[in-house]
Amino acid sequence: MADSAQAQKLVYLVTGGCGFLGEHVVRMLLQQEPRLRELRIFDLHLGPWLEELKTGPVQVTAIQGDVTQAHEVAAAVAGAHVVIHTAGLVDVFGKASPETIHEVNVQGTKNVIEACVQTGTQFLVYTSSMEVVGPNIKGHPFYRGNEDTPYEAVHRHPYPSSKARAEQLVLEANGRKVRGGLPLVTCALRPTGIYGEGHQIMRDIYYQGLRLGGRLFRAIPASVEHGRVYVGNVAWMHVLVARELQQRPALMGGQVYFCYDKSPYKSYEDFNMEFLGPCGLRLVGTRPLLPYWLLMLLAALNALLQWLLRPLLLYAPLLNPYTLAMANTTFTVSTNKAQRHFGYEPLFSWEESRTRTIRWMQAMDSSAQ
Ligand SMILES: NC(=O)C1=CN([C@@H]2O[C@H](COP(=O)(O)OP(=O)(O)OC[C@H]3O[C@@H](n4cnc5c(N)ncnc54)[C@H](O)[C@@H]3O)[C@@H](O)[C@H]2O)C=CC1
Ligand SMILES: C[C@H](CCCC(C)(C)O)[C@H]1CC[C@H]2[C@@H]3[C@H](O)CC4=CC(=O)CC[C@]4(C)[C@H]3CC[C@]12C
Repeated sequence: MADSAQAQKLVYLVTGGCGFLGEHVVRMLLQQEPRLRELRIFDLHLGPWLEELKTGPVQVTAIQGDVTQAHEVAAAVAGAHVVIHTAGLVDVFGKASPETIHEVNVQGTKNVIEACVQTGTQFLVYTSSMEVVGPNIKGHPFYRGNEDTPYEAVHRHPYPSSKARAEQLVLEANGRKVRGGLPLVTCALRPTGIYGEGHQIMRDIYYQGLRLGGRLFRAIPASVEHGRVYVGNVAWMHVLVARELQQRPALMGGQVYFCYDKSPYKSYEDFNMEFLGPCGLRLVGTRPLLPYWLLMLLAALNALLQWLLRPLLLYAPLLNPYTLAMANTTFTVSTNKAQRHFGYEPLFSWEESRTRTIRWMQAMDSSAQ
């Protein structure tokens, strides 16, 4: 609990606060951070749900803005004690150009760092990604690794490259003097594949299954493990890290933490079936129905079609060479670093995470009918 001197004194800023993860971080802060006085939510697109938050005891300030615009970021950061930077362009489907991805993820992060330095904000939490580590372009497995596991991180795709560069900038900024002379304290959280209420890709896969008559066809061997973590636990980690960074700057400053919980180790498709199954979908096949070389060919064909059609329309299917490689390479984490450094324990059990996600999908299903 808050000590009385600090009760309701703090101003937090969440960039990307209207995104899938950002909304959960915002709601979690309002529930779990008693020292909050003002919560600023900065996003390119503000959600209508923000209105309902404005009636509570914490001042909620919605700021429509663009992280690529340094002056907009600086204005939002000025006077904040803590910045949680979740805004990012999450695109592995070729919807945005590599330049735009770089601009938002790298330049946007530079702008956030500079704004902290110029305005005197001392604590910065960055939402990084497992993708800054891997899977790498060689398809090496990362089997239940931790933050210190050696791994050859080599990226070519714009999204992981941009996240890796942005993470590096955030960590290098740790210790810089901010306005007023105090040191900036930064750290980065690396979620694996996030799931839960509001997950757009899960929604897309669900509707794809409905279009296929309630069936999905196994494409990836069940033995390939893909790390997943519940959005509520990722949000909780952000809240805890932001709080504890202020108490233990020497230990936590400049550190990276994988986001983890008790979600089971499974293949991407088998894991999704934990939610899609109770919504009436079936995964056909105990082994992949198509040989891998044929899937690769289809993925390459999709990439070619995307390129050919680009002047006319945006063709961005789920299957492309990059997403196939991601889904087909084992990448799972097993670590307790967050528990050791700042006492993190998942707030939601696997059963609760699963139930909440299923409930959300079923509500989505009935509202679609
Ligand atoms: N979804 C996942 O599985 C994972 C996501 N992440 C990271 O978590 C963060 C949040 O991701 P999601 O919530 O999944 O994505 P999202 O797309 O739902 O949320 C991103 C938010 O950032 C905002 N945004 C984008 N460009 C902006 C700009 N130029 N200025 C201001 N706001 C902007 C968007 O409007 C959106 O509300 C990202 O940094 C992403 O890299 C990390 C690991 C896994
Ligand atoms: C869309 C992919 C599944 C396609 C299945 C196929 C090939 C049979 O059609 C998803 C597989 C792995 C996902 C990524 C992974 O969970 C890690 C991520 C981390 C992030 O920071 C952002 C999201 C993502 C890249 C995630 C995106 C979807 C997959 C590629």
